[in-house]
Amino acid sequence: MTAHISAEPGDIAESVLLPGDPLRAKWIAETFLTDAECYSQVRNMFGFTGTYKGKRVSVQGTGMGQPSASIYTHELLDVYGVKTVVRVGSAGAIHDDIELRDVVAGIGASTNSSMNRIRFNGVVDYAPVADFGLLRQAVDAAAARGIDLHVGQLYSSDTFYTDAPEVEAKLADYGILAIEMEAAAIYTLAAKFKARALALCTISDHILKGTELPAADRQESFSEMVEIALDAVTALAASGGPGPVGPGLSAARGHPAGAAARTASSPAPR
Ligand SMILES: O=P(O)(O)O[C@H]1O[C@H](CO)[C@@H](O)[C@H]1O
Ligand SMILES: O=c1cc[nH]c(=O)[nH]1
Repeated sequence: MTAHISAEPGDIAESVLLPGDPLRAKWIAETFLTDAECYSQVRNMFGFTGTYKGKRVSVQGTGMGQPSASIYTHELLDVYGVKTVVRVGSAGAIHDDIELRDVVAGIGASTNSSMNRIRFNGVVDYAPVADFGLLRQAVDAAAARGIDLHVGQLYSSDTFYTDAPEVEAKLADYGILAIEMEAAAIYTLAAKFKARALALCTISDHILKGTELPAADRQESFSEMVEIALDAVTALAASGGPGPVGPGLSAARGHPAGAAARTASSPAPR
């Protein structure tokens, strides 16, 4: 039991879906998981564990914004032994080729949050990125279902209502696909705890086109995204994961000898 999750050790699966909305967590558990049981209702931030295609999976609400999402992600990774997290969120599109209800996978997440500036003593602009192996499973899962998954950068903003639309316009010019509020923190914490993370978002608002879905749809209609997430985590588990290091990660992280050689004889390129 932690300050914010009332589960006992073992109640939570190694793979966890993370919607911001706790009622989306309930809908996912009731709609997609078999024998789902609620393990926590602290602050009404529901968490459930059940099975999907025979594999244990949990789903935990995170609330809105990086401080709230960081609390749940930290406790899951640090205390409950969670190895894989997939955010299943909503987002606002800032790209002309993306439509309402499309699904975006965040290969990375830029942010205006101060959380990583605080974490790295104000001297590093850390680049939070998705786990490559998990992203690859999501891309394959979407293709197998005939879903057009957009892969690109998200922007994790500390504001939902911005006073600086020109910043969002510039981010669009620099290739950001959509705006949400949690992915950067989740990616950073997964790196810290040697876990895998991916953020999938369904487009609920189109910021350029001025269109939006009703609130009820954000809570209970994002089936394609949830199915991609569940297929990805179960495929990863079946392929030998979840593990701390994804395929394609650097020699320095995957092979200690490589890291030592680089340190001893040739400084890392800057
Ligand atoms: O629908 P969720 O997952 O909460 O995600 C998005 O919706 C909330 C804002 O309405 C923020 O949390 C944002 O990231
Ligand atoms: O525009 C949007 C839609 C969902 N979530 C956000 O953070 N922004």
